[in-house]
Amino acid sequence: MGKLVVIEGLDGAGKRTLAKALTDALAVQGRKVATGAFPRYDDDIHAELVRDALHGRLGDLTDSVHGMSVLYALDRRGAADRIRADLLDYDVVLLDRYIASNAAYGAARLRQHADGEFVDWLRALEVDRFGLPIPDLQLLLRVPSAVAQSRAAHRETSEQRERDVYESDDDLQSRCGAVYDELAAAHWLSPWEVLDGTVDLRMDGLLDRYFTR
Ligand SMILES: Nc1ncnc2c1ncn2[C@@H]1O[C@H](COP(=O)(O)OP(=O)(O)O)[C@@H](O)[C@H]1O
Ligand SMILES: Cc1cn([C@H]2C[C@H](O)[C@@H](COP(=O)(O)OP(=O)(O)O)O2)c(=O)[nH]c1=O
Repeated sequence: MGKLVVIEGLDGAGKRTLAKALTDALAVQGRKVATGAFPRYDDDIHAELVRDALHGRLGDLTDSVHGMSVLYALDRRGAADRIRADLLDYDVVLLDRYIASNAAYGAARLRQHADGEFVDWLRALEVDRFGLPIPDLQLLLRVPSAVAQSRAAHRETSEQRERDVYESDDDLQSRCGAVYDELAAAHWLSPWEVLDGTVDLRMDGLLDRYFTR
């Protein structure tokens, strides 16, 4: 049975970059790795609607924190069988964002904390009701929100990738960073490891701790 490892963090924290580095390092060790990312914008109708909402094309739907969270959760629900099958076939299933993204962004939007009502509601929805697999390990790629924002802004120019309504809300990003810290400290759902995203990350220590031969 493979391990389900998820990468969490703010927009622009460097999750995609870390996922690639970790995948390469695991492959060098000879491990079979399946990768994925949420939202699955091009593969799932709920994720497609999320993108429309985040770019202001679905009217006041974006205003509803619970409505948006349900769309993100339905995208994951549609992927659950695939994740379970991949866990049988691969050593590691590595996902860029998972359930905790919904917890962190939703709680931050509602100005709640990790021990608040929203996070409990979300857990009941995604874990108890939708039956999504629980991660074996959640990696929080931690960077100050100002760093994440400047990386996201730089990417907006260099990759011509327009920031969405969450990405361009600096206050939301900074509250979200605080909720992520709380989720990690509480080992919400399962164990968390906090990685400092402002330094060059060394993969070998991480691999030794969690992926020993
Ligand atoms: N450790 C790092 N130091 C400096 N820049 C980085 C680092 N990691 C990623 N970046 C850059 O920051 C931007 C956002 O990284 P990305 O991996 O796409 O973030 P995310 O997936 O978390 O949104 C990209 O332009 C990337 O090249
Ligand atoms: C997966 C997920 C993302 N989000 C938020 C985080 C981001 O601000 C936004 C978009 O996800 P993101 O990973 O940033 O996609 P992309 O970089 O391709 O635009 O959605 C949630 O609120 N809940 C979730 O379950």
